[in-house]
Amino acid sequence: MTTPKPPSLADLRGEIDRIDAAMHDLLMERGRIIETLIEVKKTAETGSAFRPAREADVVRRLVKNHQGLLPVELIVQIWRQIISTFTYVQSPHSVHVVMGPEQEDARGLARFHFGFGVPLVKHSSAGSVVSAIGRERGDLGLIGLGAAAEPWWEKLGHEGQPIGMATAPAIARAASPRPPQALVIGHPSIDTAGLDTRLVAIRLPAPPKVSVDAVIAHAEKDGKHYVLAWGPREADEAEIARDVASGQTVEEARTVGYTAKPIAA
Ligand SMILES: C=C(O[C@@H]1C=C(C(=O)O)C=C[C@H]1O)C(=O)O
Repeated sequence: MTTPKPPSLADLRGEIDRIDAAMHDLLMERGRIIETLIEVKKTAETGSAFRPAREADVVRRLVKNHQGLLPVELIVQIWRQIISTFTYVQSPHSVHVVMGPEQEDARGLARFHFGFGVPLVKHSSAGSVVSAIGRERGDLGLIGLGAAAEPWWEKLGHEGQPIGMATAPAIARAASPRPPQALVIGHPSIDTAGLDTRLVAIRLPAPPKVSVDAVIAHAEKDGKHYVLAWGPREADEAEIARDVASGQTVEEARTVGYTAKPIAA
């Protein structure tokens, strides 16, 4: 009996070529579906093709099925690139980002989340990004979370103003969910049905308990304390604020958007 000969390098490269061609064919086929979807979806009515709940579902399913030596972050990165570019071709738009010496990671995060097919517009403050999205209803904004110089999220959710609709990165690899690094904001006419998490702007007379998982951004201004918090969509604002306030009176708690819970791999 002869032992089977191991495949040659040329054989293996032939297999890789076959797979690459099949992947390319499938991407082109996805593109043809999008061409038909443009007509069905009537994007022109809202001015944006961005559907954050659908995007989160697509990525969550891929992460769930992923196996093998390829890091799952790469799968997320590839699909974020594909999805963002297919969103862009349906309805061209820009992503407004705060970029300065203190936000050196902002460009990398924006490219990880939106890919390279979407133009970035640089801003020097979060307030300026919020104003830009209020004017340009098809555009999206990306603003860093955590300790903030100003409570920019207080501007969200008012008549005609943007709301939160996603967080970035889409995947947080950690044992417990880490706070997301940035919030994606968009025009309130964009469909946010199906997003499972509520974003709440909270105003307090004294410092909040910032260590709780519900706090994703916080700032102090003129002696008042401001928090951007998140919790289950089915919970009301007061319930989400209660965790953060740790016993003090909540002066205001207002819903300023929704998001999908980041995927924890
Ligand atoms: C294709 C769609 O449009 C956009 C692109 C998506 C994609 O490429 O999978 C998903 C959601 C939308 O942001 C859609 O609405 O299904």
